Amino acid sequence: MDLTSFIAGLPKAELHVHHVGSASPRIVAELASRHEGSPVPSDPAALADYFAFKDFKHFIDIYLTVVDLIRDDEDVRMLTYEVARELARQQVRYAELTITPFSHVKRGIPAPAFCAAIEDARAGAAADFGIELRWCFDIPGEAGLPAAEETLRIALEERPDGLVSFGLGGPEIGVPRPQFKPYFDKARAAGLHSVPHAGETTGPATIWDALRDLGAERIGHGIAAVGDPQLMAYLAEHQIPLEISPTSNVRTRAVANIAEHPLPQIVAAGVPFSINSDDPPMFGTTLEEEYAVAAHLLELDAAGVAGLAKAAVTQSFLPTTTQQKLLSEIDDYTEKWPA
Ligand SMILES: O=c1[nH]cnc2c1ncn2[C@@H]1O[C@H](CO)[C@@H](O)[C@H]1O
Repeated sequence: MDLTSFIAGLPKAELHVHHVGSASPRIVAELASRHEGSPVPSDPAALADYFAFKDFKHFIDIYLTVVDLIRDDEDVRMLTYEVARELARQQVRYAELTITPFSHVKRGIPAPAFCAAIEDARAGAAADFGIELRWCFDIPGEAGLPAAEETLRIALEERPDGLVSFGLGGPEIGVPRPQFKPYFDKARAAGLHSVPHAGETTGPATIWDALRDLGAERIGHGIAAVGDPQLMAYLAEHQIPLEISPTSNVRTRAVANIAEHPLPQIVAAGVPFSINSDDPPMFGTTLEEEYAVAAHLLELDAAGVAGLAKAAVTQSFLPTTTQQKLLSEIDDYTEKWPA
C-alpha cells in the first residue's frame, strides 16, 4: 500500500491553518519584491534558513516580519487566493483559515477593504479551485485587550460571509486567557464558534481556562492536556476536539522531537482530534506531510488515514448536509483504492 499516493488523492478538510503562516516561499518572494526594505529574504533557500526558530517567541517575531510584508488589499487578495490554490492542490475541499485582521488594520489596511479582499479571494477560490474557505478571526494575544476589542469590532461590524469562528493566537506565556472572556462572550452571542489556542506552550491550566472562560468548542493545539488525566477525561467525555499540528510543535520547540509527540496518548484517551499544518511553509511541511506524520505515529492504514480526514470534516463548522457530502466523497475514494 502506497500511503503517500493515497494521502495525496484523499479529499481533506483543514481546521487549523494560519493565513500569513501559509504564505509559500513564492508568495513571500513576490510580496518582498513588491515592498523594499523587508528583512524577509526573497530567495527560497535563504527563506528556509530564515524560518528556523530558536523557540516559540522567536517564531512569533519572524511571523510578524512576514505580516509586515502585507501592505494593501491587493497583497491580501493575492495571498488568500494563492493559499487556497495550494490547499486545493492537496485535495483540501474545505478549510477554516485563521486570519488576524487586527494585525493588518494596524498596518494601514482599512477593515472594509481587508474583508472585501478576503471575500473576493474566497469566491475566486470556490469558482477556480473548487475549495470552500471559511474564516476564523483570531486575536493576536501579544497585542492584548486593545487587539481583542478591535478584532471583535471588525468581526461584528464587517461580518464577512465566510466568518464562522473567533480565536486567540500568539504567545500564551504572559497572556492569560480569562481576560478575553468578555470578547468571546460577545462573539459567541453573535453566533461565532470559539476556537482559542491553548496548551501549545503552556500547561493544562490554560486549556481549562479556554474551556471555562472562553467557551472553547475546539482547542488550538491543546497538547499539554496529556499532563492532566482529569482534563483528558473531560475532553473525551464532552468530545471537545484538539486541533493537532505535529510538525509545528516540533519546530516551535513545544515538543522535543516527533517521536515524543503526545498524539498517541490523545488517541488512547479517546480525545477527538484533527490533523493540521498550522503554518506549513514556515515549518517546512504540508498538510499531506502532516497526514503522513500522523499515519507513522499512529501506525495507520488507509482506512485509518481516511479517518483523519473524516474527523476533520465532522469537527468542522460546516452544516451537517455538507459534511455528509464530504464524508461520502472520502468513503467513495477509499473504497475505490486498491487494497
Ligand atoms: O502556532 C501558532 N500559535 C499561536 N499563534 C500563531 C501560530 N501560528 C501563527 N500564529 C499567529 O501568530 C500571530 C501572533 O500575532 C497571530 O496572528 C496568530 O494567528
